[in-house]
Amino acid sequence: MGSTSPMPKVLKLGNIDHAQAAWTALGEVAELVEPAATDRADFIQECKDGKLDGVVAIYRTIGSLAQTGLVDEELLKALPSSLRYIAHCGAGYDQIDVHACSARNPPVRVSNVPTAVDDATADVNMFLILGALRNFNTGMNALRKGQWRGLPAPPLGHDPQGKVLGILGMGGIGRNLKKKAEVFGMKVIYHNRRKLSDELSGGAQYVSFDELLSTSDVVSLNLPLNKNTRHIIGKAEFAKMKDGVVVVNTARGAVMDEAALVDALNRGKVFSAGLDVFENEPYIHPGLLKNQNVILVPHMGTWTSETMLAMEEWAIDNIRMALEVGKLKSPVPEQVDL
Ligand SMILES: O=CC(=O)O
Repeated sequence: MGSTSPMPKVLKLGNIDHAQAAWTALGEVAELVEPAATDRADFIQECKDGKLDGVVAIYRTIGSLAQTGLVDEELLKALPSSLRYIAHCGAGYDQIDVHACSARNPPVRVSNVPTAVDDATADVNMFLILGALRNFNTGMNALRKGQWRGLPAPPLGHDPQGKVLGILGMGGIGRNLKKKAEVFGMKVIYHNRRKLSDELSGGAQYVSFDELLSTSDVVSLNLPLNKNTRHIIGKAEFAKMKDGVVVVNTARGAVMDEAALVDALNRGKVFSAGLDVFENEPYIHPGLLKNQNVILVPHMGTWTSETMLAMEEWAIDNIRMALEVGKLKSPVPEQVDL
């Protein structure tokens, strides 16, 4: 009689809120398990006690940070030696130390969710650009206080038509934003680690980092957070920008020095800002809360049922492909050659 090999174990960290059908279907090829722990200390203990032994792949959400903390060296040391893949359900994977994952023997391969997030995030990005250019926050807040446009009324805003939009980070979201901004009449320039082909950039002009800072009417941050990009925009960079520049961020709060932004806003160097992300979420710098020229969105870039479903399905697809063909569908760029 032939023996049947046990199904690989897949650990779920965080919730599946939309793609239950895909998750259930994954259960036909894998044993789906969840930790009992609800905080990092207990989770590490659970791993050390061998309760998660045999786990080959992890599905994780951004919210699972509360359950396990960062996927750093300490956590990787505790995670079962059987672990080969982590499928992150998000575009930004700054919660995962990819370098430490690559250094494990054998390596832990990591995937994120590109593409599926692009439209929804670029939509919020465009909303923030328009909202910040028009300084809608002031009037909208005044209206809720029964003061119509406010006392005094806010200064007149600015039209996007003819303004230079500088996109810092021309990945999927940056490229999607470029198309949307052009519909509003903006002229798009960009800076990126590498200049893109004309086909990918859609003809947007590639400029140096400093040129982007000094010539943009609106600076949009669309780059991932990592050790090279933390506080890439700070005091010195604001000094290089045009007076009255508009700054928007849908990437990660820590790519910008928030205190320096508050200072630049208070001095009027920055006319207005549109932020979907913050340095220490959910904490918001009081200087941002106080400043009426800032439009604040509590990290809702992908907060739509269609996009959340697509993201969860994409992350689950990564696990399915890893189990079935031994390769992730969308490995993170740092590991494409691993
Ligand atoms: O912030 C959201 C994401 O990284 O997907």
